[in-house]
Amino acid sequence: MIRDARVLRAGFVPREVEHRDAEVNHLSSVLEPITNGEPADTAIVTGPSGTGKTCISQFVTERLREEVLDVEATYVNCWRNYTRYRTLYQILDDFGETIDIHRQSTPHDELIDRLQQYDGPRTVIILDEVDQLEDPGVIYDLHSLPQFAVICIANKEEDLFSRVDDRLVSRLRSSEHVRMDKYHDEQLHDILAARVKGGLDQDVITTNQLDRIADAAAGDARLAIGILRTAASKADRESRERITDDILLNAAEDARAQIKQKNLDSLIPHQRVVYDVVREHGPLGPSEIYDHYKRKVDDPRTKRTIRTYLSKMTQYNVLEAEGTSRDREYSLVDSTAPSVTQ
Ligand SMILES: Nc1ncnc2c1ncn2[C@@H]1O[C@H](COP(=O)(O)OP(=O)(O)OP(=O)(O)O)[C@@H](O)[C@H]1O
Repeated sequence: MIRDARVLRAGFVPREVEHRDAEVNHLSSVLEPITNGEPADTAIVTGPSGTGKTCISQFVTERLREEVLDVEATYVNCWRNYTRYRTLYQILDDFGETIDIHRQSTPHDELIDRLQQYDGPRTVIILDEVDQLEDPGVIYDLHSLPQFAVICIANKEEDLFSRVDDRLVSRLRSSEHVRMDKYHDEQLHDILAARVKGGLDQDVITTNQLDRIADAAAGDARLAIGILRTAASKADRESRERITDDILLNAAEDARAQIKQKNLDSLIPHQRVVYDVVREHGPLGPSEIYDHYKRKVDDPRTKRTIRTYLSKMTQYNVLEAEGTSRDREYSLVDSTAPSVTQ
């Protein structure tokens, strides 16, 4: 059943990407100057979850590294490394420049100095989930260092811009912006078909079944691949020769639950408090959520930050938002979302 399990993993970067030629070309052209040893513009890549932001950014930087000897790439997930310090540390660590840095006592300026003095190859720095940074000033730090090209990945431009100061907003507004929309069903079908070809035995799934997975995934390639993975591994465990419709029926729900659990596990402590407030008292509007949240923590973040957390958690299907932007209420997601139809 499964020939190459890597191909079905969420973080897999394929040798060819489907239906993103314009975005690949756009991003490549933004980074192009770095191949001639010149500074490149910062690129901002935005779009809903599962639209290929990370995959396309990694694909483009990999291709660049194949073409040019003196270019490297480094990747930081800013959700996991959500402080300015952690992000800078992570980059330096990838460069092998952290041996004598003491996380507790080395000042932040020292990390910037190190990056400034870094004389390795020109490097593309991918800052994924950049809207999760507590202090987005790190974008400014990197923006001003010409030996690095920066790709900032976020779900929504507004969430990123609402939290940075005017100086950075004006810089970022003049940056190149690559937008990714949700995939159409036919596009998801092609993404799935490529994974099937690379990872599964022949004839284990029909074209019609792939169409139904694409339909249930509603434009989200992460979910589509997750459903395929869940179904294939169940069929494999049960030693079936094919993925049956019965297996597919539960696969969407299982894949969604797995992704949701992973997103829940990724919440940083303050987001977790916000989530718990909604779990205990929801549905609630942002102001009520903020009041509850403030009572629960010693060092509350600003109301604006909490709004971006709510937006993020909604994008990642941990919370559900209903109502207009003026009158919005948040609750936990309803787990009875669409499944793969028979
Ligand atoms: N155009 C594409 N061609 C092939 N595979 C793709 C394409 N777009 C996305 N994928 C695959 O779909 C999955 C999700 O993509 P990716 O992680 O890049 O989405 P994202 O927009 O960064 O999502 P999130 O905001 O949730 O991090 C990955 O396994 C990726 O390899």
